[in-house]
This record gives sequence, structure tokens and C-alpha cells, in this order.
Amino acid sequence: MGVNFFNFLSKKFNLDLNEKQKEAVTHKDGPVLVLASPGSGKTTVLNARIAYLILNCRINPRNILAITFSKAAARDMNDRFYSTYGNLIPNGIKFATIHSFAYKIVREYFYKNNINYDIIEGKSIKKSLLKTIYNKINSSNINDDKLEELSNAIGFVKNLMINPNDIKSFNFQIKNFEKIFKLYEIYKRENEFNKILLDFDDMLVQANNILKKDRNILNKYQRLFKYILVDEAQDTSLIQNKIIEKVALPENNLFMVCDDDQSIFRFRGADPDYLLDFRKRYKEARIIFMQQNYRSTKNIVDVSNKFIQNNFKRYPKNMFTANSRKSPIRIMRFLSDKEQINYIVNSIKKEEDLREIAILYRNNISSMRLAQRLYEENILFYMKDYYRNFFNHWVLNDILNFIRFSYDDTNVNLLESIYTKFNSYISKKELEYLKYQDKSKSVFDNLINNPEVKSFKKRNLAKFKRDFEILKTLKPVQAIRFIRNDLKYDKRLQEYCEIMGYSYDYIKNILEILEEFSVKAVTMQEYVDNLNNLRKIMHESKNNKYKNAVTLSTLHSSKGLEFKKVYMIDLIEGQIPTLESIRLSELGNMDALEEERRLWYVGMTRAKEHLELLTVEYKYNESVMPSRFIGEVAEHVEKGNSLPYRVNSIVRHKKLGLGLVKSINGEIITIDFDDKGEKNLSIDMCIKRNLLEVINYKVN
Ligand SMILES: Nc1ncnc2c1ncn2[C@@H]1O[C@H](COP(=O)(O)OP(=O)(O)OP(=O)(O)O)[C@@H](O)[C@H]1O
Repeated sequence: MGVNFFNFLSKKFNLDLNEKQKEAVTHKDGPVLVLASPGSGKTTVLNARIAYLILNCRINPRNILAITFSKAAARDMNDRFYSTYGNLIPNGIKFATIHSFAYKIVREYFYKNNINYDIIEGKSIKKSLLKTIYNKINSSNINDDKLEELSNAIGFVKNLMINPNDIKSFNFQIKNFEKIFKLYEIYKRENEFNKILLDFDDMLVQANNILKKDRNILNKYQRLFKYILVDEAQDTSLIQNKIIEKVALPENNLFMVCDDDQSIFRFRGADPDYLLDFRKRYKEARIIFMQQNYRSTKNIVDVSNKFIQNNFKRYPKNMFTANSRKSPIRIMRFLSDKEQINYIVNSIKKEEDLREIAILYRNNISSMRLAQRLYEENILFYMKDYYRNFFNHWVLNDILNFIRFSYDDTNVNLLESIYTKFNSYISKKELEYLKYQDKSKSVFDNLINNPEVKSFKKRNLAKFKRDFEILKTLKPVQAIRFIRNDLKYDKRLQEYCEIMGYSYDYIKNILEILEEFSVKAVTMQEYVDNLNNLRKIMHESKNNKYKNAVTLSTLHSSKGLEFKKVYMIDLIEGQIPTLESIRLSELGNMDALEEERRLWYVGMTRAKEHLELLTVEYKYNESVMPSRFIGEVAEHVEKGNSLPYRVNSIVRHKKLGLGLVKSINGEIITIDFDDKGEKNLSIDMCIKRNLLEVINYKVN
């Protein structure tokens, strides 16, 4: 019958599975771990196995549970399955995320036991609860970025089933995290609503406990789901695995498909080590390697495969392909962001099918300039999630409050929001004093008229009064520079970041972009309108999925996708790998650095035909280093072709100085040097001796 099934796939869908794929598809009973490389047909095989179980083994569709990582993935899988096998197989298979499956269990148990509950995830209630608790414990406010970190850390503890009393031994970068965690948990159990409040990961904790204590529920699901398939299993956490393990008993018909090299959510508690120990738990388990990549050219497959071998903690695999070679991976280095974006925009303008192009980056902030520029150029783009926090970032609020205050220096509330953010010399006591003074007068005059204020301070106050009068007259870009430099906002921020343990580089990036976006605006209103407009464009870009639009995505969100052409941008040290992962690697802990390498690998393996790795020399006028991973890739890229030298690139030769590339003819590059005139050089020699470096591209 197996043969017939494969004949059927071949005839009907023109799909000829390879031997390993067939082995996975026809595996019927008992646990199996499919270790698969990118593009090796994981989804194809998963779907084919479901069809095989139903059509050949006569398994009822209702007895099959297919678990995927995200809601979107569950929907996609459902659609992909039924668009292929819909005519033959009735509805009934359950495609679910682990959270939605856990929720089903929780709902049933709570209903049965008359327990009131409410879900607080995705509602402002969770955020405000965490904010209140943070504030209560640390006597300071938490900003949106840190709040996300806190939320992730809470998820991490639950997913890895860490005992709250052991939190100390994990190095969470959140002040008093253990206390915050414990208070949060208590409040969710005991609160004024008399309900149990549940966040996303509480569903998992609850479901796991319910399966332990309620035999009836456990038996019901064990009987119902005779066959369990898990996609992207490298991203399942310990507690998720515990749930799956329980439901799979006693037959353990468990089909786990995973690629440990694509595990990129450890920071959220994903735990691929659990799978690496699969055989320890299931001695009879079968392990199938699917290493043939059907997606990418040989150039991309070979280099990516060699690149990922630099990681130590992994199942040894060797991805290969029967696909042919096409264009080599291209590595480009630009002087600055501006040149990098110019280059991308000019390349994209020549393309017709924008759906086949993706621009990938490590950090959301990289999308801001890009989106603005693409919008100006009328190039449609698609973003599943945009960088929402940018538009209500506290830095932007500070800037606007400075400016608002310049228009109304009687407003004590506005002053309160900024007085610690410039060298105001105003104390908390003085601020309190101002609250009871004549509200129609300038706060500076009120303080100057206070006999208790020292005379040197009065001179400063008079100066600040003048400064804010100047600020009011400035155009947006001048105003932002004035706040940053003259009022010393930047300096205060730097001190603030040091105290709070925030990354100043990151905050500075935001400021630089806010400043850059203000250049064209004549009035403050225009500036704010422009920002709102960009927010709207970015927000609405999620509707462009099926239009002729370029995809912009973080590397994390690019998992599972594929494009003909992929640009990875901003590939610099400190961004990818992150500063933190570099710091840890210097202390001998390579885990975080290896996760960065996997993330990079996910990016590379999204490309079907054409892959470009772009880096810059300067970021915000400061010199930066290309990512170490560029070096690791470059080692394996075909020499000559792979080089970033192009006609019209500006290059620097170690001995001959700066020059412009006039032509490249095979192995010979002709360069017009500023001082020495035209020279013909051997590319091979230049590479071997590391003589020639690209400085910039002149874009025609
Ligand atoms: N045996 C095969 N013959 C031809 N094409 C195949 C075969 N198996 C899979 N493919 C094709 O290879 C591509 C990648 O398959 P799929 O999307 O299932 O990969 P994946 O392993 O889930 O990838 P990733 O983990 O990188 O997201 C698809 O276009 C699929 O149709």
C-alpha cells in the first residue's frame, strides 16, 4: 500500500519523496524523531504522514493531533493540508498550538469544578498589573522594552519549570525579579475579582497539573489523540514536552519533527536539549535524518551547512542538495546606513515580483529607516509585526515634553516629566514648592523669586528660562539637537542608562532616528504628523501580504518562510551577535553566541536563489565592526565571484590607497587609484593577502 501511496503522490502532485522522507511518512507506531535540515520538506512530510495514517492505516482523522508553534503556523498547516488532501480526507484532524490545546484542558477542568477564571494575556490588565508590581517593589517605573523583558522572564521560569526559589541562580537582568515574580503569582490566585487570573504560560502550568491530578481528563485525551505530531519541536519547552509526553502515553505514537539548528527561542524557554535526549526517554525511538534541501541553490546550501558546523552544541548533520549552483552568496560592505539602503532600494527597483524578496534584520530598529525610505520611493512592503514601541517610546515622549514645556513654562506637570532629564539643578523639594505657587507665572521666575534658592542657582535658572525661549523658536531638527546637546539630554540619558542597566547604544539609536526623521519637517506639528503617518503605513503594511510587496522581517519571524532573494542587513558586531552574547562568550559561555549563529543560519536558509549579506562601516557616525559571522561565511564562499568588488566600488588598497574600480575581467580587477593612476591587479592575490577592501559603492 505504501508504494501505492507514493505513486499517488507522484502522479497527483508530481511529488517524489526521497527515501528518508518515505521512511518518515510510513512510520506508524511508536516514537520517532525526525531531525531535518532547512528546506528538507518537514511540512511536506508531516502532511503526507497524516494522509498516510488516514488513507492507508485507516486511522480516524479525529484521533490525530498536529501541534505547531504559532497560531499562524497551525492555520497554514491546516490550509496546506486540506488544499492538498481535502478531496480525499474529511475534516476532523486537530491542528493546534500547544497553548490552545492546553487551554482546552484548562477550560474543561475549570468548568467541571466550577472554578472562575479570566485570561489576562493580550489585555492591558497584564501589563498594568506587572507595571504596578514593578513600581511597588522597585519604587520606579518600568518602560515598555523592560516590560517585555520582564514578561519573557516570567514565561522562561514557567516554561523551564524553574522553582521560584531557585530564580536567584539564573541571571535575570531585572531588578528584584524573584520578588516581582512571586507577587505576580500570588495576585493571580488571590485578588479582588475572586477569580484565577491566567496568562499565556499559566495555561501550560495548569494543563500539566490537571493531567497529573485528573485521571478522567488525562484518559479522555489519551484515548482521543492516538497519534500526535509536533512540528518545529525544537521550540517546545520543558513543560510543553511534559504535557505532550503525558497525552501520548501509553502507546507513545509521537512524531516529533525538529531542527535543532533552527532553535532560536531559548530566551523564551525553548529547550531543544530535551529532544537531544529523546533516546534516553524512549529507548525504542527511531531517529530519521532528513538532510536533503529542496529549497536553495547549491551555493547557499553548501555555505550554510559549513557555517553552522561552527556550533558545538548540535546533532551532527550535513545538509546537502541536488539543486544546481546559481549566483554565489554576495557579501557587501557599505560606508553607512544610507548607502546600504540606497543600494537595496536601487536593486529592488529593478525587480518585478516583490513577493519573492525579503529584507531581514536582527533588531526591529533596523526597519525604521528602511520603511520610511521604501514609503518615499513608493515601494510597497509587508510587515507582519512592526516596531510599535518606537512610536510611543519614552525618548520620543521626553522630546515632545521638552518642546511642550518651551511653549508653556508655567506648567509644573510638564516640568516634572523632564526636570531630571537635563541639568536643571531643580530639586524634588523645589518641584513640590512650585506646585503651590502662582500657576500663571513661569516656573523659573517662581524659583528665582524664592528667597531660599541660592544665587548661583538663580543664575542657572535664568539661563534655562532663556534656553527654553530659544527652543520654542527652533525648527524640529534644531530643537532636537538643542535638547540633546545644549540641554545635555544625551548626557543625562547615558548616566540614566548606566544606573538602570539599559543599553545606551540602543536608546541612542532611537534618538538618532527620531532626529533624522525630523530633518524635513518645518514645524513640530508637521514632525508629529509625519511620525503618525509612518506609524499608520507600517501598521497597515500587514495587509500587503498577498500584494506585490517586499517582506521586511526580523530574523526571528522569518522562520518557516522562503524567498527567491534575501538581503540580510546591518550585520555588525554588537547587533548580531549581540553585545551580551559576545560578553558571555568571552567568559567561556558560548550558548548565547551559538543561538545568534543559529539565527543567522535561519536567515541564510530562507533564500532560494540569491542571498546578500550587507554590513556597514559606520553606524551613527561611529565606526563599527562587521559581524564575525561574515568572516565565517566568507571563508566558504567561492572566491572571486563572492567578493564585494564591483565596477564603481570605491576601494582601499593597503599600499596604493583609495581608488575606483573601473572594470573586472575574470581574475583581473582594474582600479583607478587617486595617487597612482590606473592599475591591473590579481583578485586572487588581493584576497589572499587581504590587500583590498571595499569602502563604498557609487550607485548610478
Ligand atoms: N521530495 C521532494 N521533491 C521535491 N520538492 C520537495 C520535496 N520535499 C519537499 N519539497 C519542497 O521543498 C520546499 C521546502 O519544503 P518545506 O516547506 O516542507 O520545508 P521545511 O523543511 O518545512 O523548511 P524550513 O524548516 O526551512 O522552513 C517546498 O517547496 C517543498 O514543496
